[in-house]
This record gives sequence, C-alpha cells and structure tokens, in this order.
Amino acid sequence: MSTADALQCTDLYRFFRAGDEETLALRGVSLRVGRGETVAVAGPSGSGKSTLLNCLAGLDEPAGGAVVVGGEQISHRPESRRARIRSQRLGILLQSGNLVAHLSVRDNIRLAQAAARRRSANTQDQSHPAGCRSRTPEELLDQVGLTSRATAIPTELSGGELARAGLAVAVSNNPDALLADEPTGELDGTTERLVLELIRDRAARGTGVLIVTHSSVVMRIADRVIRLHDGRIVA
Ligand SMILES: Nc1ncnc2c1ncn2[C@@H]1O[C@H](COP(=O)(O)OP(=O)(O)OP(=O)(O)O)[C@@H](O)[C@H]1O
Repeated sequence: MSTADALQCTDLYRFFRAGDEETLALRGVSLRVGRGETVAVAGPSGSGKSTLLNCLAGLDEPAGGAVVVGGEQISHRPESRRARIRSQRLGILLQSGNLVAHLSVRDNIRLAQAAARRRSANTQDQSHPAGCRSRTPEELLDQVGLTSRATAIPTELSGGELARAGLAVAVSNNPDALLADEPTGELDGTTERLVLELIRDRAARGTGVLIVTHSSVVMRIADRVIRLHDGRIVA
C-alpha cells in the first residue's frame, strides 16, 4: 500500500473566459487530504468550491498547478488516463447524481466495479487503492440499508434512497479519495446522519474524504474545515 496522501493539489489555477470577461475561479489553491481524513470545504456562492472539486476529480483541467490522487497525477493527463484514475482511485458524488438511469441499484454497483476492474486489468495494476478489498454489491447494499431496493431503478427511489445508492456506487471501487458535492443538501436530519455515518465509515477504512458543503452538521463531523473565498483558501 502506498503511503502517499489520499489526495493532494498544489497551486491550482482555473480561469473562465466569457466574451471579454475573465473570471479567476481558483487562484493558487493547495491542499492535502490524508488517508482516513475527512475535510470539509466551505465558502460563499461563487468562491470556487465546485470548480475545485471538478479539478480534483479530473473532470476539469486546471490552467496551472497539479492534482495527485493516491500518488498518481491526474491533472494534465489525457482523458483516457484521467478516466482510468477516476474509475480506480476516486469515488465521486456530484449533485447531478452518479447513477445510470436504466440500471437497478445493484447493477449500478456492478457496473462501477466492473469498470474499475477492467481498467486495472488493462494497466496490470491489481492493487486495491485504499489498502483493503472492495466490498461485494450485496455487502454495499446491506451497508447503506438498500438490500430490499436492490432491483429498483433510480426513478423508483426516494431522495434519501438515491443519496444512499449514490454513495454505495461512489465507494464501490474502494477509492483512495471520495469527493462529494453537498451530499446531504436535500436530506432530512435522519438520512443526513446515516449518510454521514457511511462516509465516516469509509474514512475509517482508509479513504480520504473531501466534502463541499454549506451544512454545519457536515462541518462538525469533519476533521478539518477549509474555507474558500474568491478562489483562495482563507482559513
Ligand atoms: N463554466 C463557467 N464559465 C464561466 N464562469 C464560470 C464557469 N463555472 C464557474 N464559473 C465562475 O467561477 C466562479 C466559481 O464558481 P463555482 O461554481 O466554482 O463556485 P461555488 O463556490 O461552487 O458556488 P456555489 O456555492 O454557488 O455552487 C464563479 O464566479 C462562477 O461564476
């Protein structure tokens, strides 16, 4: 098992240009998330939180700086390489959801695991990034309390069930790092606590967790809170 941080970025810059207008969404952001650590990222609307998460996930390319996941650089790499690193080393929970609409919850988990295995086979990299074996779909369904909903498709699930199913898929590859954008935004108190317990359990198994959030409950369970303002870390 690598002793590298779960996730680290150095001096990230990201500009957006619309017509004559240029927005500096990230201005030199550096951070590290250790294995087993949970870090919350907070900040006002427009401070750069989603842009940061997208760059960390390799879904967006920073203009400058570097992102390293589990010891492997994901930034400034061809999309095929970024996709392989995402699939093997990252769990990503975006507000837009991470489930394939026509597949059952169980098949969504199987699909994510098969993609990670296929990419491992292609690169001869058989390591389990976070240092322990991946859970089976049945174990993951049990853990998120969805055994009885295993064959349901996403449109048949409640908001809380969708959040739990999304989390099961995001951690199904036993990721080095879990990146979540407002994972509890729409949830009632009970479901929020359950989702946070599951995230904490994942951290206890060695995954580094980074959560973009406005929730004071999420900030309380985090080991650290990073505050962004105007594309910079201010605390
Ligand atoms: N595709 C884009 N084109 C132009 N500007 C963008 C684009 N995406 C983000 N921005 C700008 O970059 C800045 C940071 O946006 P970002 O979405 O990262 O903020 P945020 O902190 O996630 O906001 P919120 O809490 O409202 O989701 C904002 O000024 C935003 O308008």
